[in-house]
Amino acid sequence: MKHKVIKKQKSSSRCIVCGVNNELGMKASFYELENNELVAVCDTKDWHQSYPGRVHGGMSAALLDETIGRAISINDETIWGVTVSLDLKYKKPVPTDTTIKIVGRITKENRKLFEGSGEIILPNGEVAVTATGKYMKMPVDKITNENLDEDEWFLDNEEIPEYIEL
Ligand SMILES: CCCCC/C=C\C/C=C\C/C=C\C/C=C\CCCC(=O)SCCNC(=O)CCNC(=O)[C@H](O)C(C)(C)COP(=O)(O)OP(=O)(O)OC[C@H]1O[C@@H](n2cnc3c(N)ncnc32)[C@H](O)[C@@H]1OP(=O)(O)O
Repeated sequence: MKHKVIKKQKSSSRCIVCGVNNELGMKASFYELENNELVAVCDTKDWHQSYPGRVHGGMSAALLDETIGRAISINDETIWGVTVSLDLKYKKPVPTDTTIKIVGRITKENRKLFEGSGEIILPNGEVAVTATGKYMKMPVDKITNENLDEDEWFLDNEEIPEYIEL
């Protein structure tokens, strides 16, 4: 099904998942959809492997963690979270050298915590990994000493797709 993209989220400089200057990272781009879900798109690389040809389960976990964690900011960019728990089910191998999509959504939220779910979708539409996560809301200046400035957190110049097929 085709989903309209409402907005692209900002990227970071050095994050292992979204850091545009992290040469070994996943370089994932995050798009907010009209249905309040967040989709990450990334190309898995040979150096993301565990067994040859297969993406490391920890990389899949990182992708799902960040996609669910970022979904909270769809409605409020000022909310940041740290992961308190993450539960994963690895159903099919995620191949290297492949474009994958990661979908995340918020399922529960209160003043202190939020919870969400997500999945990694392979090019043929199959769900490879599912996750649920719980996060504690925290002001960004309590998470890191870095400043939220243009060097660390910015919108890149990549073209934004009008629709994403899921
Ligand atoms: C400035 C530049 C930045 C630019 C950005 C750059 C890169 C970022 C890229 C993208 C960012 C965007 C979004 C990403 C979102 C997520 C992605 C990844 C996030 C991570 O990769 S992040 C790393 C892993 N993660 C941690 O590093 C957490 C380590 N951990 C701790 O830091 C503490 O553990 C903490 C603070 C969580 C709690 O510590 P604490 O001392 O405050 O906790 P305390 O025990 O006092 O609990 C207080 C109240 O929370 C309740 N509570 C606690 N835990 C609970 C649980 N599990 N379930 C249910 N309730 C729970 C208690 O029951 C109590 O409730 P009550 O007050 O009602 O009694």
